[in-house]
Amino acid sequence: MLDTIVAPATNISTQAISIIRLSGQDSFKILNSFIKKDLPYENGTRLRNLYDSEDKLVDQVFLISFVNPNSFTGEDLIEINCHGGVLVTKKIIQILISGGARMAERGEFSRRAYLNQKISLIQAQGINDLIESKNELALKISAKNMSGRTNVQIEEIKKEIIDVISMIQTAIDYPEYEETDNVTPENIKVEIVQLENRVKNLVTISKRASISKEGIKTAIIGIPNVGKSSLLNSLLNEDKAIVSDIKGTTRDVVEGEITFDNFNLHLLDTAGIRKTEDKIEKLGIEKSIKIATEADLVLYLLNSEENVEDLLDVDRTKTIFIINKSDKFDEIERTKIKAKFQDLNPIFISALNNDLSDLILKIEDKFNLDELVKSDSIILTNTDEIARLQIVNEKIAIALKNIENGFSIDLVNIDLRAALEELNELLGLNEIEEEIIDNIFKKYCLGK
Ligand SMILES: Nc1nc2c(ncn2[C@@H]2O[C@H](COP(=O)(O)OP(=O)(O)OP(=O)(O)O)[C@@H](O)[C@H]2O)c(=O)[nH]1
Ligand SMILES: [Mg+2]
Repeated sequence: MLDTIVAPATNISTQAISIIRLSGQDSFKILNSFIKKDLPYENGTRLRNLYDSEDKLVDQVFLISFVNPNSFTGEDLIEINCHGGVLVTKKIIQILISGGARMAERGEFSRRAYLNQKISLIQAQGINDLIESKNELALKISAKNMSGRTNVQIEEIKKEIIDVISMIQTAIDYPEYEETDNVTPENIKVEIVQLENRVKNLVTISKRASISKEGIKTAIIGIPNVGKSSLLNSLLNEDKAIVSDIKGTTRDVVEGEITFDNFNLHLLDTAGIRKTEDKIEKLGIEKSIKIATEADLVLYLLNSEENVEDLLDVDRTKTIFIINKSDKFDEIERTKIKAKFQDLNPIFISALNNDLSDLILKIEDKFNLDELVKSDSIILTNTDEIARLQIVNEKIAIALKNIENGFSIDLVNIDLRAALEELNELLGLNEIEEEIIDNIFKKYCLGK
């Protein structure tokens, strides 16, 4: 049997009320040893005085009891609402530990809920994400995942795979049955195409959304003195990086985080890139180039005097070229600069004057996730989950290719089974055989 665990369900701080949760088979027994009148073994609410082991009154507490399996963890669980001082809360936790409970590990309540099949893995992840959501889209997705809706749709995909597998399996095992007459490679292909589209869409949409959770890794690069640190400061609205007119001011990366409605930028201000003999500056420059390569978005600041041929070779699809210090140019100069860099379609800003509106618009446009926010599609944001779903997608694609190439249907089934196994991993299940067998008999009524 698992230990009885205890933990604060709220931050321990000075507030009106703190909630402590106690979960496990001894919850009632442990709590009852610190109150005068036993808490009845039933779902309900009670007010009680709580005493320490020396019979000194600690606090008047409001208790909410849940008898297994009707609780979040699926175990006997008691929520203790006490007065919200730091000392009182800690004291009550200590008392419960002295009575036989132990401090819960991180996430242990959710883990137990999962072990007792109260929530799925995706829901558990959703709970975590919800707590850590940084922007609206992330909040919406995690709320959906927590509610279990995502699971329902994954279950549907799973059901479709099982249907196709059963269809093929029945045709192989019972060729004499009439029901299997319509199991032609053509029919199977139609089913698999539908399946593949569904999974592929989910992978694509999830990948796009996952950046909303992780934050878009954004490198600010350019030659020294072009105003990279000034741009970082202006975006963050604080003097985070040192700005000076000395070239090579920034030697190491300075980071910052900025939140838009539906996504976050994780900004990395880098050392200016130029030829130098200074060892430390050289190291900084190497790092700048590496960061630009790994970034999801590059803000490449240009000096109007620069030669286009001297620019760093960056992936243009993820780069926004920017002419800073636009406060220095009149209209004629602007037109000239535009012509000079026309292939790069640069945006004009002035970090000094906090004039960044065109850049902000461009970024919002690039990462417009509005349709995702409005869409009803389910979305996975956990990288492991997306990776698994991608494997499901690949297996289905192989099955499709095999059937198109005229391979026998039992070969096709091997990859579909592999896809199913992966999907079960995603759902935290693993009893394929039985499910397929169940489905065959349910659907086809073989042998009655
Ligand atoms: N006029 C004008 N000056 C600016 C602007 N942005 C930055 N500067 C000035 O340009 C100089 C260099 O700015 P930084 O932000 O330190 O440049 P950097 O690219 O980070 O330079 P390194 O760290 O050396 O690579 C400073 O004197 C800034 O005040 C701007 O929009 N307009
Ligand atoms: Mg700098």
